[in-house]
Amino acid sequence: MASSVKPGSCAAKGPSAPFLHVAVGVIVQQGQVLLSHRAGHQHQGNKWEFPGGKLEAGEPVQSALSRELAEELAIRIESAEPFMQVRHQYPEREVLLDIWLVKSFSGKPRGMEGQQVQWFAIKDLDKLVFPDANQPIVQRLQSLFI
Ligand SMILES: Nc1nc2c([nH]c(=O)n2[C@@H]2O[C@H](COP(=O)(O)OP(=O)(O)OP(=O)(O)O)[C@@H](O)[C@H]2O)c(=O)[nH]1
Ligand SMILES: [Mg+2]
Repeated sequence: MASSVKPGSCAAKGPSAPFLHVAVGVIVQQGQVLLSHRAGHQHQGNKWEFPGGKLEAGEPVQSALSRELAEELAIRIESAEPFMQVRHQYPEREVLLDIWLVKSFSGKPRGMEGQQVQWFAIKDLDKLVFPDANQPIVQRLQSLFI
């Protein structure tokens, strides 16, 4: 069967290798970035992540970004711009991280799903444990903001 996977769809590459398009928010303020801690039972659990989540079928990426940050952090994005995309193959799934720089937002971020949420200095990010896919994001942030 021909496999054509469009970003934004949740089409499966095969029964054991789902493809996920994920909207991710990099929220930077005064040399710091806001991270959430992934729960142990989640994929890539017990690691720090940039808040975000999977696109729903047919959902534009910016809508997904706004929805996920509202659901996870109770904030409302006022301005965001595309930052980078990272495609990464985990053994059990493939992800396309669609990463946006969130330049302004309203509300005070808090962990709406019980997760720990914390600001970290960008210069210290390489000391934290992230999902493997996040390495290029950390490198780019450190090259731009330190
Ligand atoms: N949010 C987020 N997901 C990431 C990052 N890096 C990374 O590999 N992922 C992967 O992207 C996938 C989807 O993210 P997610 O678990 O946040 O999705 P979601 O909010 O819709 O979660 P849900 O399934 O509990 O509703 C996961 O496989 C996760 O491991 C990251 O920095 N932030
Ligand atoms: Mg999420």
